Amino acid sequence: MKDSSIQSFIAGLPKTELHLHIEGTFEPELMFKIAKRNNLTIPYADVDELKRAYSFNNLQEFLDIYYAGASVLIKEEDFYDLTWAYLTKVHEQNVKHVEIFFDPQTHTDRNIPFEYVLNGIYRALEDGQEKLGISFKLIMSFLRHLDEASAFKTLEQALPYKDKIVAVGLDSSEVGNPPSKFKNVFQKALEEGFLTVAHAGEEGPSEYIWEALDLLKVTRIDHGNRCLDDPKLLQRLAQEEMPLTLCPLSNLELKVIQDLKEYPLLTMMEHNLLVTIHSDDPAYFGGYMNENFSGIAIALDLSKSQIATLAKNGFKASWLSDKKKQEYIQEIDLYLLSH
Ligand SMILES: Nc1ncnc2[nH]cnc12
Ligand SMILES: [Zn+2]
Repeated sequence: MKDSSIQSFIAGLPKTELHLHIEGTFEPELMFKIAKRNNLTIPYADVDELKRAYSFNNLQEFLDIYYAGASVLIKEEDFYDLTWAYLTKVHEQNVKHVEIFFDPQTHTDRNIPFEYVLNGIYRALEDGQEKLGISFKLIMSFLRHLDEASAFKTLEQALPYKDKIVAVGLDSSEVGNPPSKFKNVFQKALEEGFLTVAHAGEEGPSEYIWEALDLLKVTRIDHGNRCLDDPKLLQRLAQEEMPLTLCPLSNLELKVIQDLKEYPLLTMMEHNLLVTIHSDDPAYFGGYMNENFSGIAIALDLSKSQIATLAKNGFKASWLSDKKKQEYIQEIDLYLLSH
């Protein structure tokens, strides 16, 4: 199939984003604008110079720049503007539903009130639902390079907002910070009624995926690439229909893989894994949902039916109601028949 026809097929396909760090959507132009209005300087002369710094050899090199970029977010309106910019962008890409991460400790550790972060993001999500028709769920991530005591403090801050935050997640530097380090705070979050997800097997070993399943009781694994090292784990993930929220351009930019052509997506699909496609940190990795879908579809020469399956998997793996899931799955089936 011609690249242009794959791209236009993907553009019109209803999609859902389940692995997206809102601080990872911070485009350089907006970063300079917000830094200026907060009288803060960015240690780069201009947008182009900043973009040139976006070349990474591993996750940590990215995280260092990602946290530095987030440090210009100060006021509630900054978090609103960041989120609204993301929603308008993905509205153009036919994204119907988003379940996104935010990293409160990145901001509260800079003495930004938790409420500024939450209210700014949430107000934009509500506006996105009302004005753009994009439904949403919000996930609060614990930073795994910090200790569990800090995660407990963050969970405490979230308790009054259970109506706004549906789940907790685990992100940041993976190797050396196994899920087991956070089993108590996840246990408490589960008791408080939160769902749980976790980054596991991005750079960390497949043991981290086992721990996320058994100790954090996750309903999804974020990334999960290293599951392929462990046949027993593959079997379990398939049996349990445990979603893996894959991010091809992220894995490419962070050198988890060297070329999209070697992305093990087809192997995962052959093992009947419930794999989904997402953008992780699109401002840093060069693409949103459509670019992730078309990048992997072109590299692996996927058929329209395989692309449609990936989009349907996203809705299946979401926390939408069964009725809404079915509606989107039928919409995709009809779209496939007519394109
Ligand atoms: N890909 C990623 N892995 C871990 N932590 C992150 N925070 C933002 N993006 C991340
Ligand atoms: Zn991520």
